Amino acid sequence: MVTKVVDLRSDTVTKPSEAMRAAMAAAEVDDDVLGADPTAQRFEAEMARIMGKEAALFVPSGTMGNLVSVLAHCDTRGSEVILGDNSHIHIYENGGIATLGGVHPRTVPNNPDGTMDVDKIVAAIRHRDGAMYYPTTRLICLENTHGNTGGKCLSVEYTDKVGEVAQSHGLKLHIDGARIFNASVALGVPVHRLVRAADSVSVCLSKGLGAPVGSVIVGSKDFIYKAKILRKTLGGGMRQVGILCAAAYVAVRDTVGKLADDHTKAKVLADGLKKIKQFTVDLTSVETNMVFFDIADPHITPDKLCQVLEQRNVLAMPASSKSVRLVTHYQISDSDVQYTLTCIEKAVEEILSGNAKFERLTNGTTTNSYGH
Ligand SMILES: Cc1ncc(COP(=O)(O)O)c(C=O)c1O
Ligand SMILES: C[C@@H](O)[C@H](N)C(=O)O
Repeated sequence: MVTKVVDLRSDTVTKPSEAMRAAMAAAEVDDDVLGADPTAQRFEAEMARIMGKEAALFVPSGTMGNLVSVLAHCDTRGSEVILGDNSHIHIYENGGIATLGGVHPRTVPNNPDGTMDVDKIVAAIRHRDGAMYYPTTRLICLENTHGNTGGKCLSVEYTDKVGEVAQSHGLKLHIDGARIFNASVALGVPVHRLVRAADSVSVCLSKGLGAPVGSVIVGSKDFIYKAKILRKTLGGGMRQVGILCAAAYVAVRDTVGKLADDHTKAKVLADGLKKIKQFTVDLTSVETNMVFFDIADPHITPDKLCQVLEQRNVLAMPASSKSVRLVTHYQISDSDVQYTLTCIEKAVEEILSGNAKFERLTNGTTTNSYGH
C-alpha cells in the first residue's frame, strides 16, 4: 500500500501531472543547441508574450536563471550587483555570481516585507569618481515573492520605483521571479505589468507551477542572445529540451489558476497553527503559499517537531533554530491541511509528554535543515 505523504517542505516538491507527462511523451523535439527544437521555441515565445518581454530562454534551474541573468548584465570585469542580504541569490546559490561570474555582491538589508529601502539602494550605487577604488555598479536585483521573509509580494509601485532608480543611474534591473506568478495572483496585478520595469526576470516553472524541471528567463532579444551563450558556457545547452518545455507549457496553462487556492490553504494552516499556544504566527505575514511559525517552548525544537511529523508522513522544513516553514502547493488538498494541523497538535502533545520517538523513518523522506 502506498502511504500518502503530505509534503510541505517546499513547492519545489511538486510532481508532474498526468497531462504534463502526456505532453512530454508527445512532444515534438529537435536539437535546441542548434536552435531547432520547435517545442522549446513555441514555449519560449509564449513565455515572452505572457511576461511582456521581447524574448525568453528555458534554463535547467532557477539558480542558473539568476546566474546567467546577472552575468549577462554584468559582462565587464569589476562589475557589482546590489541585492538583498536575505535574498536567494545571495544566500542559496553558492555565491555563484562571484565564484563563477566574478561579479561583486553589494548587499542592502532586506526589510521584513522583502523590499530594500530605496534610499539605501541609491546610497549603495558606486559613484563613477571612485572608479580607481570601487567596483562598478551595473545591476540591481529584486526577489518577488521574497522567499526568506515568508513569500512576501513586492508591489508594482515599489518595483517601478526601483526601476526608475536603475534607469536614472544607467543600471539594469533583474527580478528573481521564482514565484512571480504567486505575487501576480496575490496582488491581482497581471504578471507582465508587475515586471514591466525589469530588464530581465527569472521565473521558476518547477515550483508552484508544478513542472518537473526548469525555469525561464525573459528580457530583450539582445539580453537573451547573451544569456543563451552563457547558458551554453555553464553547460546548460540542452538538446531535445522540448520534452521539458512541453511539461512547462502545461504547467503554466493549468496551474497558475490554482495558485490562489495555495494561498488560501496557507492561511488556513496559519489560522490553525495560531491556536497552538506553543507557537507564534503572524497571520498578516501570510501573503502567498508560505507559512513560517516560531516555537516558543524550549522543549520543542523545529528538528524534533519535523521528525515526529515525518512519522505521520507529514514533511516540513526547519527554517531556523526556532522556526518551521510550511509551503503549500497544488498537490496539497484541503484534507491534507486539516490532517497536518491534527498531526502537529498531536506531535506537540507527544513531545511535551515525553512520549515522542525520534528515530528517522527509512522511507527516504528526510527533513533537511533550511540552512540558516
Ligand atoms: C526565490 C528563489 N529563487 C531561486 C531559486 C532557485 O531555483 P532552483 O532550485 O530551481 O535552482 C529558489 C528555489 O529553489 C527560490 O526560492
Ligand atoms: C531552499 C530554496 O532553494 C528553495 N527555493 C525553497 O524555497 O525551498
